[in-house]
Amino acid sequence: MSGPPRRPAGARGGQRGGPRRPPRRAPLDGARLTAYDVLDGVSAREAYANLLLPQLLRERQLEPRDAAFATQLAYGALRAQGTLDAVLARLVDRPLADLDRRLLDLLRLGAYQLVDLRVPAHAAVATTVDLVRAIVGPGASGLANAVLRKVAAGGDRAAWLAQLGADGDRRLALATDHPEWIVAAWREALGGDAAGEAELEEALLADDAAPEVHLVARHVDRAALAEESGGTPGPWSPYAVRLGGGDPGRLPSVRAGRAAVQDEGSQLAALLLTRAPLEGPDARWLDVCAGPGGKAGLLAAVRPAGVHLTAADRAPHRAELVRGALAGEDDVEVLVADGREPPWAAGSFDRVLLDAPCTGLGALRRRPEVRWRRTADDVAPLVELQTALLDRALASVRPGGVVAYVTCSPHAAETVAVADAAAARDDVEVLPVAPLFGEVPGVERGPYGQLWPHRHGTDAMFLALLRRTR
Ligand SMILES: C[S@@+](CC[C@H](N)C(=O)[O-])C[C@H]1O[C@@H](n2cnc3c(N)ncnc32)[C@H](O)[C@@H]1O
Repeated sequence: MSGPPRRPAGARGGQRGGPRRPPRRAPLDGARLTAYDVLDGVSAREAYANLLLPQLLRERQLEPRDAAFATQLAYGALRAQGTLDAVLARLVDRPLADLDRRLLDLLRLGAYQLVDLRVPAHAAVATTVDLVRAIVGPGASGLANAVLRKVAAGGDRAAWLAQLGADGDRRLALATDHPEWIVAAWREALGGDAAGEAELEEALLADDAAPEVHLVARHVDRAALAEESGGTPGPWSPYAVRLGGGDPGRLPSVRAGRAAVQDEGSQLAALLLTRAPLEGPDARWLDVCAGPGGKAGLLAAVRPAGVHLTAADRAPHRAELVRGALAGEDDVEVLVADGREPPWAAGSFDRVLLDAPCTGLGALRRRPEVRWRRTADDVAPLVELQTALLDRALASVRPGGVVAYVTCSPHAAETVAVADAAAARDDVEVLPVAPLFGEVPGVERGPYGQLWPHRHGTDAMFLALLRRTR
């Protein structure tokens, strides 16, 4: 995967001065090859594009312009996979699943340039066919050439959508690059009414925009962090700074651990726990699912003096990351523990954050491939896990204590339904979230809270607050 751009086999071979030296070929296009390697990592090894791409860009040291193009290509082609496959399926004479996986990824990459970027046909087709020849083999280049020429002849996205002739949710899914089950889930999460319907396309399209980088000022003054980073204070969290661009890893405050990269919605999720009204003692806090430690880091930084923070995660390597995030903090402990069978006694804590494992559908902006990797079948097993974790989290707080239940997803099954089921217990009451975030418009989702990329410029975090009454 690493190293300089490979060349087509024909460009490498040939003995010096030998009689059958093949013709010279131009080196492969570094940006396109890098984008392909990201698609290949995602489809062959379930890699995460947002981790693999920066690694490849670092290793290959592409010019900034090429790096930007590689990013646009990789993220765009991954996001648009559903639409691109619908186009390709029209033009390939066999099921796409029967194609060589590498060829399919390359066809997607070429089709994306034609349909969405309007790269001139000769450039998009020739560079893709070069890649097909080098990576899949010469035998596949004819098919790639023929198919991509037809993609180009079909016009841009609007023209292709018209030709695909979809309507209803299928049209919305193709136009916004989502699978239909997510379109339906967003509709439900937006209320399923006329107002929600009017907002639906905007909400879906917001998943396709590149997110800003958000910083959290943990142990540095926010104004100073904004000045250091050239960013602007975030509109909602008093600790947030939003950046237009640049590499936050280079900032002295980030390097020293005084600040970190954290979505502003995640900051609000951690702050929800701190803002919950509480009577009686307030000295023992727990973050049940803490890895890699983003919210635990903010909780540790903003807790009042005398509060002890316990942070747990089932996965040892995630707990290790939490240790890193909490380095230098006093009065914290990190445990490797399964929140369903915790080592701590019932009623040990005053406040508990349960940032539950979930589908992650609220962060589609950052993880373009997740919308195609996840399926509707993933939801039920997660709901079972979330329900068990919430049950134990409620047992872990003392009577009168509070549990903040949070997911990075707006899907109703893993948000409202899980919280409602817990709230139906006769020893649990729901505390309304919106009054605790009076400065954040449009956060109300019944008694719960919901952030959205299109409304708040954050990930789509769900926020619920439950109190144990006895
Ligand atoms: C959404 S992530 C938490 C993100 C974290 N709160 C942050 O802000 O950085 C969910 C975490 O739950 C952990 N997890 C999954 N099942 C668990 C369980 N049964 N008990 C404890 N942790 C669990 C996962 O390892 C993962 O690190």
